[in-house]
Amino acid sequence: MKYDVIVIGGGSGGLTVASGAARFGAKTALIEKEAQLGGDCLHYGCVPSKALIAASREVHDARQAAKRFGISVTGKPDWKKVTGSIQQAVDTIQEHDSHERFEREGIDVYTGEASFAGKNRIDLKDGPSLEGEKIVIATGSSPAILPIEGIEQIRVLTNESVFYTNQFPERVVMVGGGPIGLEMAQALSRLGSEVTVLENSDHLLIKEDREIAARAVTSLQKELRILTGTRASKVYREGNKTFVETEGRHSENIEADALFVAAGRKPNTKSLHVQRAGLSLTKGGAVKVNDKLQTEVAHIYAVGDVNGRFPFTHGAGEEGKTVIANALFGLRRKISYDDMPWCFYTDPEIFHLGLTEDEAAQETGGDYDVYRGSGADRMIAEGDEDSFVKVITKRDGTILGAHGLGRNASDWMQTMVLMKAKGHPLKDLSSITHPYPARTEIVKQTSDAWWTKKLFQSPLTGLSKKALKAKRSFKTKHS
Ligand SMILES: Cc1cc2nc3c(=O)[nH]c(=O)nc-3n(C[C@H](O)[C@H](O)[C@H](O)COP(=O)(O)OP(=O)(O)OC[C@H]3O[C@@H](n4cnc5c(N)ncnc54)[C@H](O)[C@@H]3O)c2cc1C
Ligand SMILES: NC(=O)c1ccc[n+]([C@@H]2O[C@H](COP(=O)([O-])OP(=O)(O)OC[C@H]3O[C@@H](n4cnc5c(N)ncnc54)[C@H](O)[C@@H]3O)[C@@H](O)[C@H]2O)c1
Repeated sequence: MKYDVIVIGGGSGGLTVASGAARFGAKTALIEKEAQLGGDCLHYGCVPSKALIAASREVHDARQAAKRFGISVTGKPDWKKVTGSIQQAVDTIQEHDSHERFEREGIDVYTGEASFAGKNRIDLKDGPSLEGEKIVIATGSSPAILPIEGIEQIRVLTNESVFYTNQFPERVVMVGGGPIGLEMAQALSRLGSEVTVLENSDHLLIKEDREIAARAVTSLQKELRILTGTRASKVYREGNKTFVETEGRHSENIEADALFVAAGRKPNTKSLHVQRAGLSLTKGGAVKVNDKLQTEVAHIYAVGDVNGRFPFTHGAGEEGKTVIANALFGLRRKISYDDMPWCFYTDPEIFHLGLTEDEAAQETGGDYDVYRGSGADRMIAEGDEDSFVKVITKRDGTILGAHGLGRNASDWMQTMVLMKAKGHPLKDLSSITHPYPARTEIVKQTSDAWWTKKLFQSPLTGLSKKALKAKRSFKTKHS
């Protein structure tokens, strides 16, 4: 069969490309090795993790509320019910990502593992061979499993198994303090697991603004035991007990019944045989692409986790749109991640957009301003007092970066994406009415800080102060 476009991988990136290409009239094939479409995000990533986080937050809130209001809450949550709520969320969204939906859009959907047989030819394992004028690789990534001595002696969990396991892990050593590690460690801990997080680096959240990271870590440490500068070196058994030995800053023997590996990702390129199409991979195994998301072979593109650039679902989606423009219409559109936020769904949530203060300092040579917001009335009323906003601007108020911390920060910080992407200076937000006491008030407060700073620096303010002082002393003398 001959196609205008062949898409390999039916996850966030691949589905965007396939759907867009078919809607623009391209004869499109979509190949997915699993029985169901949706990829990591739907089955092993965003959706099940957010459902688990939601369940754990409800349990946590119930306990906190009980403590505050003098009610007693006892017992452990029923893990079967928790995984049931995860499955329900996945199943509901699966309907939207069904084979039928994409077939209705005119796409030929194939189930099977794809590999390159040449620059324009894709073979399906135990299936047909397809020819494509344009080929898009969207095969995602998988958890990197570490060579820890004795690892076979312990139950190993990853994002691929945790949401579907029948047995609740009572004592977990989490290897990796990245977004997966922290989101999952907090959720499991809130559901009653005893969790220790091991992080190889000396600091957590190293890509975040330092001030935000420090505040987030302080909050998370209230609930979690986190050992930085520490790795798992060995797993061993003593009688019927299993221990994880650690090395680095903390040498400990931690009794555990599961080792959760969240130590980074490896792009899914092993079975693709990309060399048969003349492509090479980066050291980390990602498919090399340029800013137009083209590989070394101009008609082959790569989007999503497999190119190792911006490993988020919305990143894969935006890359997919860029590829549709370039592959179908011959445009030379370059992808830019400057206005793409990311969020980590710990409690408090972390929102990240654009430059951190350190990056801004380097980029501007120190010629920047910082505005902060905290203590909005609604957050105080709801006991969410960790909430914090930090905006970094050029001297004229152009937004370079915006960072937020707090419950639901992924929602109430979104205005900043519009402001930055459309080039509005921070002060513009101040002239828009925010309903009191919506949580977005904290963002408005931050923009009000721009005016406060300008007013205090203004020569008019100085003159006004002097004039009022003179008036007051004149009145005192003559009264
Ligand atoms: C626990 C966890 C939580 C996450 N939470 C978030 C979040 O909250 N927000 C966010 O933005 N991102 C989140 N992510 C990241 C997000 O899931 C990924 O960035 C996103 O899924 C990448 O999309 P993709 O299309 O590149 O790959 P995928 O969605 O993984 O799709 C790739 C598809 O290709 C298929 N495939 C692989 N090889 C072949 C082959 N040879 N032939 C045929 N098919 C093949 C796979 O089966 C898979 O279905 C999370 C990830 C994890 C692991
Ligand atoms: N909310 C979200 O958007 C969200 C949530 C989860 C995951 N994700 C995506 O998934 C990707 C992968 O997440 P991740 O957390 O697996 O990877 P990551 O690479 O971001 O973090 C892995 C962490 O493990 C540490 N580590 C590596 N080897 C170690 C070892 N031997 N011992 C102890 N620590 C070790 C690393 O220093 C790092 O901090 C992220 O980049 C992100 O894009 C997104």
